[in-house]
Amino acid sequence: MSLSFEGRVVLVTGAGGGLGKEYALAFAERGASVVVNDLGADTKGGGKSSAAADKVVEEIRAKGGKAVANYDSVEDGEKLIQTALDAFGRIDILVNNAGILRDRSFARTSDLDWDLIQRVHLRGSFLVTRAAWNHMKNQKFGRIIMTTSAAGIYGNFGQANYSAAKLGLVGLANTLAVEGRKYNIFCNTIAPVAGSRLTETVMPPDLVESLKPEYVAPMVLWLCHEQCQENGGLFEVGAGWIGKLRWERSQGRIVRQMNQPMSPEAVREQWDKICDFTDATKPSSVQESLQSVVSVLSRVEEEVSASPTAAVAMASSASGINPAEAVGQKLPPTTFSFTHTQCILYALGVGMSTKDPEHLRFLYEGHSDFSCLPTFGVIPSQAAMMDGGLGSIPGLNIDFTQVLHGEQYLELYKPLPTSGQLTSEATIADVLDKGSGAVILLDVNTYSGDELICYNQFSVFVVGAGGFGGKRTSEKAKAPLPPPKRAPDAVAIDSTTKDQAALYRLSGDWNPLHIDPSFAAMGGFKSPILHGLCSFGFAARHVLKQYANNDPSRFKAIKVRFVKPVMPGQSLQTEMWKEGNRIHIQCTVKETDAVVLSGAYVDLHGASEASPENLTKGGGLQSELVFAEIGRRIKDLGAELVKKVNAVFGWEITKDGKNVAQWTIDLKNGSGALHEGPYSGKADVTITVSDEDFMEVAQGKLNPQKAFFAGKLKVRGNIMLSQKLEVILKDYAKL
Ligand SMILES: CCCCCCC[C@@H](O)CC(=O)SCCNC(=O)CCNC(=O)[C@H](O)C(C)(C)COP(=O)(O)OP(=O)(O)OC[C@H]1O[C@@H](n2cnc3c(N)ncnc32)[C@H](O)[C@@H]1OP(=O)(O)O
Repeated sequence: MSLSFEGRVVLVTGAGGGLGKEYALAFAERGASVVVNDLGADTKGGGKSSAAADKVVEEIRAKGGKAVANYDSVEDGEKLIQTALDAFGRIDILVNNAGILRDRSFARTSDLDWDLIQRVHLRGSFLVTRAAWNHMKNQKFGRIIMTTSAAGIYGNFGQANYSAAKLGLVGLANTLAVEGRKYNIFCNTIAPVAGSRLTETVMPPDLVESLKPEYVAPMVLWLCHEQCQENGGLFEVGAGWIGKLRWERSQGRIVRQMNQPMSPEAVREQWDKICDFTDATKPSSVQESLQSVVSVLSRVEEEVSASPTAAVAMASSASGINPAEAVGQKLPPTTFSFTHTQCILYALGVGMSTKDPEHLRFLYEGHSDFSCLPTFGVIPSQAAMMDGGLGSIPGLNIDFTQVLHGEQYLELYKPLPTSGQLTSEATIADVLDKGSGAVILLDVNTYSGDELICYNQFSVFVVGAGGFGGKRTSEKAKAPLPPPKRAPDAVAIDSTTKDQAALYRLSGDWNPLHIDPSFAAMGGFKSPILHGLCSFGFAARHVLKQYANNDPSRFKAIKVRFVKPVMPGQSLQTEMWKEGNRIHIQCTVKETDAVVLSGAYVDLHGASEASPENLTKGGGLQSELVFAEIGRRIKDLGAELVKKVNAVFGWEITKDGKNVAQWTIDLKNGSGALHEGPYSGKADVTITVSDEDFMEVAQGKLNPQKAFFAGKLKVRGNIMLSQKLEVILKDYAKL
């Protein structure tokens, strides 16, 4: 379908020749009624004649088109619009095209040169457009073209007056686009490159010849058609080519230093980064432009009193203060009050769901075993940084967009309460220079009253803040540990959701890096990334489920290194290796195969340390663990393994370092028993399995304990235990 302008009334200013004439003819040819405005002045604005406009009108009419002439100056905007209303009853499209030149080198530009150009181009376009505006608004349709120039966009020798006016038109158009949008008034700007009366002064004749106006007009017609939804665009157009322009902004740099006036030296320090267009953003509105700046500002402001991300600060070489001076500094203590709401919100944040009935104990405060996930222990502790005073550390300078969570260690001394008030005391344990970044180690002890509940070590990686000449390692750092060199013993997979970070942040880490696209872009990310502590929570609960039956009292400690960011919506795969009470873990993003958590491990409390209450509870918790473990070990040993098991299991139960009871498993009867008093002797049990069932167990298809209780593992008589298996089982019995 060709684009028709039937029924549309168009006003083209400066339509007596060149581009304006071309537009007028093209619109008329496609059915528009055209007001051909031309003052009949020369290129410098001198003289006045009706001849030019009349000739174009005649040409249009000769072809059967509708046109009237107008000879007023664009400074009489109302008169131009009135001509359209008188002749055709409305105004739909306005092409601000009229213009003159008064080229002078800047030093020689007179007041008149300046004023005349501003009046015709900028003020003229303003006046004509204003006169048309309410008509367009009332009819809920309008298309406006502003004509700028490469001279305005890029600057051009001898055209200071013209450049200023032309770029002024871009600004005018941008705001009209914003104000007009809801009335279906669209305003776009073109920078035509065409051979015309104006360009022939600055271009060689053969080039002028090849830049025909008919190569520009189709673009103007398209922008003015009702089908075109472009609004606020800026285009260069000429010689049959059209390109769109937009703003680009470097990621920029925060150069402000804490508790100090911003200094020109700090600007100098960051100059290369400020001007670096790698991963530049393209803001297209004031809102987009301000969004990231406001985020940054609020981060800086909040940091001074208490920043959400808090944390961290990088060594400021500009300040001249050695970051090592901050080591040992204590932050002001913080208090964290919470109820079951925070525990549940956190559990949801790390992906727990009622889809898994075993998660209910962490999601429902009315559950008989309602508990707090052990990794919730990071939450009261992070408040130490968020509400605390890292901002008060002298000589530290922050670029929040570069702050990443590097590593985390958490150790619980007690199962976490599900409500209460905890106090945290944080100390800057060390500041390390890793070359590509600075690492800040924060030790945080969290207390309930006088009782130490947990210890956290936050390791914060400030990208780009290294190279200050500090030490690289610290004996205070809790080291990550590599997993054993064998296939993992167990694997769990879980999907995070697109809103995982949006949910997790409600637990108190409000860092915009996890929600605000422009902030994330400033940090060098394509989109907001997941909180490190969220993936950490996922991995920890995988271990808790796999090896501790979701019993939070079995959790002792966790260490994790964050090696690559995770994007909300990606799936996390946790590989687990059991080495005694230590479960080594590694997490990869399933979609990309990238390792995201490395050197990680969870330490569990052994069965002997479990409380008698837990051991008796359910009559089979420990036996389930044992059976599951036997199954796994058998599987490891291979298919040719002896098929006979004569096992003895016994656990010491200690309290205050003393044996108080023993726990035995009777495999024969499939029951467990708690015996009061010190551990002594051993319980002999015998179990025999059928070949088929054994293979099922060996292949991991059958859970031995469930099979046993279901009567699938039959007792046949006494069978000798293979030596290798005995060692394993004894080893296990020591746990
Ligand atoms: C709640 C309060 C907490 C406050 C702060 C956190 C606020 C949160 O909102 C922020 C977040 O959650 S961010 C999300 C989670 N974190 C991440 O995604 C970071 C992922 N890691 C990386 O990108 C890189 O490892 C990266 C960029 C960290 C390092 O990569 P590279 O620069 O390429 O480093 P590389 O060349 O591999 O190694 C150089 C030296 O640095 C050590 N190192 C590497 N990764 C580390 C890490 N993650 N943590 C600590 N040290 C790390 C290396 O070992 C090496 O040192 P050395 O040679 O001495 O061994």
